[in-house]
Amino acid sequence: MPIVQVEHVSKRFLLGDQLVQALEDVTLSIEPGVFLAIAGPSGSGKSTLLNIIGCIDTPSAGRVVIDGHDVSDRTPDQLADLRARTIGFIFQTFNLLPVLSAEENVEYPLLQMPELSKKERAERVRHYLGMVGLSKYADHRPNQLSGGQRQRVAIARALATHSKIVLADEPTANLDSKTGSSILKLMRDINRQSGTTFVFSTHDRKVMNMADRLVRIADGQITALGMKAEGRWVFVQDRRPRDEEDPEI
Ligand SMILES: Nc1ncnc2c1ncn2[C@@H]1O[C@H](COP(=O)(O)OP(=O)(O)OP(=O)(O)O)[C@@H](O)[C@H]1O
Repeated sequence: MPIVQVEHVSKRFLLGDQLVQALEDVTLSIEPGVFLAIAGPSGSGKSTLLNIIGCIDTPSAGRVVIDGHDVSDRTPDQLADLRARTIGFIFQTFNLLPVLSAEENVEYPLLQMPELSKKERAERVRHYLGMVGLSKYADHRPNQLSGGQRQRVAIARALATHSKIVLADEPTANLDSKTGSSILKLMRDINRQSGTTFVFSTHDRKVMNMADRLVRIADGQITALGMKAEGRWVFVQDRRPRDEEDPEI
């Protein structure tokens, strides 16, 4: 069963008296355990799609099923609960709380889980900070960490709740290309080891090439779905213009 099903989803925003069609009839199934990139130019609808999958925003039309739950008819409280237990978020601006240390940032979402004891929380924090290679930096606050280290804290925070899906909106956009590649590699290693589903947006070709599934989006519509087989991309539903540069990705 897919972990995410997006069925005929459209999203319209009213901007002043102008209607903006951010997504138009998007249908997509995401299988558990994939490492999937959503790629497209600025304004194509990547963030809107991630926000809808992450139940941060709701579609104007269509249906979204997350981990078997149809989220269309959920109350805001029910959505918040589903989000907290199923989905981890990573943002391009890291979104760490500046007054908290690295370990306190990772612990923060766990405070919403009353079933966890203080000891269990501490064990999880230690485990995930270790996984991202930051055990020695547990006491550092975000302004005492580099951009790459901050993003590692954000990855640990997204995983600590035992999320089934991690959604990352342009996770490498504020990092230099070497640090960005190492963050992507870390995410991919965790994906391989733990089977956590990763869905991330990017417009960087190097980053999209690290994925094993690719959703191409333009003007709010899916133009191609790619799957990597033996190191090469195989595309279905390919409606990209023939003259698009570098058509193999
Ligand atoms: N809250 C909003 N109100 C009005 N219009 C919006 C809103 N959010 C997004 N849009 C519009 O919807 C379209 C898609 O935006 P979206 O942020 O999803 O694109 P994107 O592919 O993530 O772009 P970028 O790569 O620049 O972040 C754009 O035209 C944008 O201006």
